Amino acid sequence: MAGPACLGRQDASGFPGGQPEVWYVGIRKSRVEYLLVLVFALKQCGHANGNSCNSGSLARVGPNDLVTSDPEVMRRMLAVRSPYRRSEWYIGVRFDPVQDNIASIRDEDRHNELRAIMAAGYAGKENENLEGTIDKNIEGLIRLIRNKYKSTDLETKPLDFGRKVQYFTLDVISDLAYREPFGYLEMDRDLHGYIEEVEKVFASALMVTIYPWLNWVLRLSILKAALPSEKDPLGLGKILGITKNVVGKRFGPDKKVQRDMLGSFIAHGLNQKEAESETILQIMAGSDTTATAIRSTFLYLLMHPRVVSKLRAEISSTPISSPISDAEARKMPYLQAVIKEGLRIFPPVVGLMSKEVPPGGDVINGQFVPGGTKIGYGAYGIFRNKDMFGEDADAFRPERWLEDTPDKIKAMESVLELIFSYGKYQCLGKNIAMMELNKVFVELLRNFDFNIVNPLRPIRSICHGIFFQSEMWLTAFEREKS
Ligand code: HEM
Repeated sequence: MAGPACLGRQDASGFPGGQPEVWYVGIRKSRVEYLLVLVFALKQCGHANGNSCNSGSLARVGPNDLVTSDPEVMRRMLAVRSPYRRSEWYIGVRFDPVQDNIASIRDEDRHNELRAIMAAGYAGKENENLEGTIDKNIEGLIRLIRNKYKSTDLETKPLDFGRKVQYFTLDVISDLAYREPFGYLEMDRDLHGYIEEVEKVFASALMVTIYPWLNWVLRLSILKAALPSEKDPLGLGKILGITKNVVGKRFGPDKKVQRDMLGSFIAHGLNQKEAESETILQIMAGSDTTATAIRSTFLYLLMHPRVVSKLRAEISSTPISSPISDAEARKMPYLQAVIKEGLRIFPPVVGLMSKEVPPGGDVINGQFVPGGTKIGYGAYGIFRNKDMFGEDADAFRPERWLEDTPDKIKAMESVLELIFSYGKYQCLGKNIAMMELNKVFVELLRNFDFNIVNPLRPIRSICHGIFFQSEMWLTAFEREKS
């Protein structure tokens, strides 16, 4: 393994570049405790069928848990016809302990059906003006920075870029989902206390991914009061309430029919309860992930003025619209290289997402792995692999995507694909996320010059499998449009 898998939390305050402090199963461990956990894990390995715990790309991290840094093993597990299944890890991905969603469901047939039902909505085929919706919210982000946080030579007005970007992704996804943007950018605050609460919810969800039996504890009626409820005035419960209300209007005798993602899901057969669950999932899956990709890539950009200069040169030498169109962005090679490098160096989703070896077992790199073993995703090992990405794989260098032979670049791209998973589990929101990324850096950089307020601690970044990032304080200075 070329790097640590995110088993629990990492406090990446030393980000980027620093070695993250590792948390195990959601409980913070001191370095001594962590060593004990490692010794225990290694001891367990020694007991396993007398075999070593390390078989090339496989590392054993728990009695029944492996992690892989091998893209081929990942593809084999995720392929459309693969006999591997989602493991119990996915029970922790339920937002309601008794209701599955597409990202948590372990019944393969139903999962396939749900993908077929929702594919058109996610692809934007039945969504009026998908690109225009993203443009409108990009304009909202630029307007917020310009009207409220523009610094000058006489006065600086720092903005927490970490939060503003999340307001942007939350507004985009709610606007696409049911044509009612939450309005975070306009109000410029965590309107429902949602962002703060989701961070806590994910910390607990991570515990359930490791100890699935906790799901049964959460089902106990005595604990129900502690779970988010649509009657809550704030937090995730408030978003549940808003979503239930919107979904409710789409069912019943006076139902409202609309050409948005929710409309598409319903037209293809989701019932009311499923539509509620999938819409909440869509908001959670589509906001933090894309916000992390934007924040991390932008931070790497700001720390690499050489790259910003080259990107700006490409922006000013290319005839582009305002905001830039998705089609125009796709034709800008350096921009595309920056986006790929940003995703590679800081993968936005690093949870184990373990899959289960089929009952007969499997042979991986010559090693027999018994049926029922869980194999997780070792994101850092995959994307920082020096054989694949070069000796400087730990560095942010977009040129690596432009300078190699076409075959080598193709091979790197096929590894990078795993950022959005692959095959039967591939992210359904990939094209939406990529459209946001294609636009946002160009629009930020053509409008403003940014500075990092505290270069010694540029961001607060907490990992619960996905990242929660804030306190990315920047100053923004107006620049002449290119
Ligand atoms: C850079 C941004 C994003 C990244 C890196 C990302 C990554 C992923 C990954 C790795 C998975 C697979 C999980 C698994 O194997 O179980 C996934 C699934 C999913 N993502 Fe994304 N995602 C992003 C943005 C989005 C957006 C914007 C949306 C919604 C509009 C979205 C909706 C989904 C859904 C619905 C699934 C479940 C697919 C299934 O189970 O079949 N994602 N995503």
